[in-house]
Amino acid sequence: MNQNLKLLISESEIADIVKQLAQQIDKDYVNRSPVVVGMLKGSFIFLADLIRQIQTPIKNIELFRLSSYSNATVSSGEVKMLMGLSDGILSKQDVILVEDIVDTGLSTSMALQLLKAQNPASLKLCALLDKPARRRVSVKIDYLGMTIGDRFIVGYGTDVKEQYRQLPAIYVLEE
Ligand SMILES: O=P(O)(O)OC[C@H]1O[C@H](OP(=O)(O)OP(=O)(O)O)[C@H](O)[C@@H]1O
Ligand code: HPA
Ligand SMILES: [Mg+2]
Repeated sequence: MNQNLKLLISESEIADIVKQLAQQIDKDYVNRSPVVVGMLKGSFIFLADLIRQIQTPIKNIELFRLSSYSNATVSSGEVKMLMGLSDGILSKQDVILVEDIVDTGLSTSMALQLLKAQNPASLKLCALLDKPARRRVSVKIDYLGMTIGDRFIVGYGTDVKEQYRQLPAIYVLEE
């Protein structure tokens, strides 16, 4: 397959967005110490950068993994749990879920449901990217980096067939 990558969001633009998101979070979590939950694999680079910009003391960082895009650029519609969270770890905590991208919304809404079941004191969503064109279930994004058009993107943690996660910027995949 001949795949071309076209730059969409540069490294420095990403850094600015991440800083702004961290500032918003700092403003909202004065005197609170949130638990940050990252959705693997896609959010791992964003999560690592975001937590290093957040000044508010973070109480805990948890990771879990769902998957719906096994090998495709279109959601399978079926979200699988590949790695869960320990029972009760979010109970009574101020939780921030960190996502790389909200596309159909299926992964994020399932993730939010799973986190809510642990009875957190509060639950917010921070997403680097929002692709509203393909939304199938509505998702409220409390901290949003950027809205993008109906294009499949890769880089900065996001992949196609597990490739390109290592790219430091975000690219549109043109086939
Ligand atoms: O809104 P949706 O249509 O559900 O798509 C968004 C989700 O899809 C991707 O994960 P993926 O299932 O590809 O797993 P990955 O993070 O391991 O790449 C991405 O990282 C989001 O978690
Ligand atoms: O545009 C995308 N790129 C990579 N992974 C994704 N998962 C949902 N949408 C995307
Ligand atoms: Mg993926």
